[in-house]
Amino acid sequence: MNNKTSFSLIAPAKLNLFLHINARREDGYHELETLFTFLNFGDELHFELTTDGSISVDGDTKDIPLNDNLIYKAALLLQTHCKSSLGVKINLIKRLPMGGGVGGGSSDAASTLLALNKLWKLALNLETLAQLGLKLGADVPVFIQGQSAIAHGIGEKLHHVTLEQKWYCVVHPNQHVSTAKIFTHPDLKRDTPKIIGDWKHHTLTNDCEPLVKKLCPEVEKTLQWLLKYAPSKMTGTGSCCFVEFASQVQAQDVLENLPHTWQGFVASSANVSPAQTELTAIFDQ
Ligand SMILES: C[C@@](CO)(OP(=O)(O)O)[C@H](O)COP(=O)(O)OP(=O)(O)OC[C@H]1O[C@@H](n2ccc(N)nc2=O)[C@H](O)[C@@H]1O
Ligand SMILES: Nc1ncnc2c1ncn2[C@@H]1O[C@H](COP(=O)(O)OP(=O)(O)O)[C@@H](O)[C@H]1O
Repeated sequence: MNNKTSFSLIAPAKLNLFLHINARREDGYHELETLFTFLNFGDELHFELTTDGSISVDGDTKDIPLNDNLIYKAALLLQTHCKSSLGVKINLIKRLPMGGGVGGGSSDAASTLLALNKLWKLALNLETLAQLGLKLGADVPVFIQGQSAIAHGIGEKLHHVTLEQKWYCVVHPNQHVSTAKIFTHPDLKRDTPKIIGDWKHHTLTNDCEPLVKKLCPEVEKTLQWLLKYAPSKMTGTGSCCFVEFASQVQAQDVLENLPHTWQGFVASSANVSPAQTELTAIFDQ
């Protein structure tokens, strides 16, 4: 049994390689089909056990009130669910743009649940953690399950897939896009038919892209600029856009030529979430 009382864990980014919206449900949530892959790049969280039950979050969290911070919400949810008397000091190094469609907040929440399950020796299985995570956001379960997947339902029904490893240059056009704003907009395309048969034989798009391009000309500019290098796509509800390559050198070349007004990063994809890989290395080896 590993008795670690402090350790660091990545909260990786995700990309939606396609995102189809099939319908709007009565409760306002949308039925969708989306392909998730993980990236070897993300936020970094440091956890330190406290025995007095206190939960604190420090570091790059100044813009987010504590009670709204998904890291704090995840820790509190787990502590309450398990009636644990233990606490934790969490420090965040933020690398993922907020409201960028790379899932930073959801990934922070998922890595917190995964880490505290170990730190507090709760021994909950991934299914239970994913169910808890869903209370925090539709994207949290995929980060808990930690395998590239096609998601159905509101994003919580996962069908694991194995993808070829690729390199991505991800560009943030310095715009914050609110997921809620896109999903409540009357012009959002919500009627893409469900995929029948093998998804690889279908035209795969991001249904949020036309609306976000209209609302946010900088996103349109970014997608156009990236087209010089490869077919460009937006992830999630934006605002980050990406291009895919077989090699790191090609992705790095795009990053080096990026206009100074935008930020970006290069990362390879991973079929298993780097959070799961790190957690196994810390606790099971
Ligand atoms: C659509 C995706 C694709 O990955 O967008 P990004 O947020 O990553 O850009 C996600 O599933 C988002 O997941 P997440 O960001 O966890 O969503 P939530 O916090 O649960 O919901 C944010 C807002 O989006 C709406 N929402 C979310 C998911 C969904 N299937 N249908 C929705 O209508 C909700 O009504 C809510 O107002
Ligand atoms: N730890 C966190 N990191 C990022 N965003 C957070 C966090 N906690 C709460 N949020 C809120 O969640 C919103 C969406 O965040 P994020 O997951 O980064 O975007 P997206 O879902 O577009 O990838 C942010 O605008 C912020 O208000």
